[in-house]
Amino acid sequence: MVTVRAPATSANLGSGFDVFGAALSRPADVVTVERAAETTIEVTGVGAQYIPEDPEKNTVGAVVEALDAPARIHIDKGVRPASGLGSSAASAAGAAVALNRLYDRGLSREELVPIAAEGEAVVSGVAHSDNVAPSILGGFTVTTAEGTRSVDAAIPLVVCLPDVAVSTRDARRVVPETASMEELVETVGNAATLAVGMCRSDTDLVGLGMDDPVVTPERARLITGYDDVRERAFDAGATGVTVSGAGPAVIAACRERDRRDVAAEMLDAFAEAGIESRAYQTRIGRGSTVLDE
Ligand SMILES: Nc1ncnc2c1ncn2[C@@H]1O[C@H](COP(=O)(O)OP(=O)(O)O)[C@@H](O)[C@H]1O
Ligand SMILES: N[C@@H](CCOP(=O)(O)O)C(=O)O
Repeated sequence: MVTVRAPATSANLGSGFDVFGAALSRPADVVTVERAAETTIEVTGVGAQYIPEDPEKNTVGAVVEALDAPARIHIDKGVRPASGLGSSAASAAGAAVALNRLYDRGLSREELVPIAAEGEAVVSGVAHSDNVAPSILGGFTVTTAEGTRSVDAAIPLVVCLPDVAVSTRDARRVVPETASMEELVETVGNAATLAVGMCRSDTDLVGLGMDDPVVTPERARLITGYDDVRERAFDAGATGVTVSGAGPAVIAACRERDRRDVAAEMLDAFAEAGIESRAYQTRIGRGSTVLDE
């Protein structure tokens, strides 16, 4: 038996659509696997009632197939589904790390990234790796067709999750098909600024680089209260604010000393828009961790 804690993640970080990702120190899923002749999946925890246990429909089932590793699997969800916090990815990442260990497949963490991403194709139609990469490797990750690079970064974060669901599949439908040269230049500049900020653990640069003129404005329209939440977070000291993944969670980078105020303002702003929400005071954290074997 192997048990793995796989963290929530925030993909895109504004300027890095389908490329950037960051592991969050909390929340997390806990995935336990045991050898079995046939695969079964049991799901408990946050939002478990919305998650299919059929291996064909659960992200974990695709990982079992890819690793040829049938197992009895228990997923204890700490990451709410349809959150923008890589819920579907956390389970897939945890299963990939756990099954690799259980069956002694000997794959490196980098090699497990495309395998876990197969699970994302099951739910969103696209095997995007920007959530599974940080959930497996930890830190800030850059994923391209050539592979994944990661760096550790000490960046305090607030993630505010409103009590509404946005599926990644739906939120991908609003992504524009084209961008102008001006938008491209702005996006490259912001993405590069963010990457430099991560390498230096510089919260100001990371925040500055989170702006995105192409995808985020379209996604923000799907989140009631977004503009006020963003503005209030900045007023409380956030250095950057954007949609987390496909939403509805909103992520803010800030200094440690401002984190509590930023969280309080974001919660208040959602409440004023008539939406209950939950704020996680978190930071960029480690990847999947083996808890027990
Ligand atoms: N192990 C899993 N954990 C979470 N969601 C899952 C899992 N397997 C399948 N799903 C489905 O994936 C969808 C949520 O994924 P997605 O829309 O990408 O949201 P998120 O941003 O939270 O990952 C839901 O429809 C859920 O039922
Ligand atoms: N790059 C993807 C990321 C989706 O993240 P999720 O946490 O919302 O699943 C996208 O923006 O569609």
